[in-house]
Amino acid sequence: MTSAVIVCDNLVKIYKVADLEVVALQGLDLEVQPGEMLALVGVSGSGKTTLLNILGGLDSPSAGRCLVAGYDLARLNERQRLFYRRFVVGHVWQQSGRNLLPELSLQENIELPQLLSGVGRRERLRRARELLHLIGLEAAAQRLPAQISGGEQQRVAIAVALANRPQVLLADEPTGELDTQTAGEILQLLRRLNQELGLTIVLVTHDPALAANVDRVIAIRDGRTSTETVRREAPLASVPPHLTTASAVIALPSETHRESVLIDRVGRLQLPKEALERIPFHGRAEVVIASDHVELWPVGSLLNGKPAVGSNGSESREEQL
Ligand SMILES: Nc1ncnc2c1ncn2[C@@H]1O[C@H](COP(=O)(O)OP(=O)(O)OP(=O)(O)O)[C@@H](O)[C@H]1O
Repeated sequence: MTSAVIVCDNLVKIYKVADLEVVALQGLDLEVQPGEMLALVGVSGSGKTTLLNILGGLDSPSAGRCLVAGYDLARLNERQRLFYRRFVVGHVWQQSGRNLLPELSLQENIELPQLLSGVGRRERLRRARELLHLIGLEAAAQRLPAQISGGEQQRVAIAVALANRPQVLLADEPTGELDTQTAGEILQLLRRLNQELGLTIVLVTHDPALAANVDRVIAIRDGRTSTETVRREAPLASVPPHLTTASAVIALPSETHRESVLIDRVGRLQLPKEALERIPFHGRAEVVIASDHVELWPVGSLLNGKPAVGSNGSESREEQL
């Protein structure tokens, strides 16, 4: 039994548009541990929002498995899905207009998810005040969303998402429309919620500052998880040049972050884009399996299992002897 709060196993999502099929996720694997703060990065169209929508119960997988806090998202009936969306996950969107109702005060916005869940007035008020305090906006409780700044609106959106005490917070580009300083404040708030409440947070971002401050960054390429970057426990004084980070999406410094390529259960991996650009594989590779590592070489570059030409272009030792 895994202790992970999120498990995606060979997850597939196919959208059907008229006669066309768009494969948005093609066999994606992912595990997230309770209390982790994780960022999903990837170029436009790689499938990040699709994954977040499935995790949020807004969309269903076409195939594969997706478990969140023990809920099998491919098998929920309508009632269970509603419960899941109300109590198990919270969602924050990039556009504050999607998070908050403009005609309700900040306090009423935070009360609304509880009202829809049948929570009594006293408890709703108590929880709203608690959350307003947590986000530092107690004094603005009676204002309308239009009367506060974009950063403050995002803070309220986080409070709304947390109103029913979800186990997992999902955030799609939460700092996308904010300036650098305000984005930093949202990042600090998310970090605090993660550390103080033990909240599991999964966010989609293009913001390198945000990605640099989470526990783990997963790059999605063509609907599959391709690379994973984790923060090093202790910064290294110097990192060998051949270990420089290969992330094509958000280049986090190798002094503070360590990147790895993900290998799925059947051994498939996606090489980083840099490797494909630098080395002419042309779709195939020769594999050398050593006792403690595996090497991939372009077809034709090995002679008797050894490189025919050294990495600096010189002939190999065996050739020269
Ligand atoms: N409702 C939909 N109907 C049809 N195709 C869709 C739908 N939603 C997404 N797609 C397609 O699925 C693929 C993945 O889209 P998705 O929005 O998940 O990517 P993304 O990585 O979040 O992109 P972005 O960074 O631009 O938001 C794209 O090819 C997209 O066009």
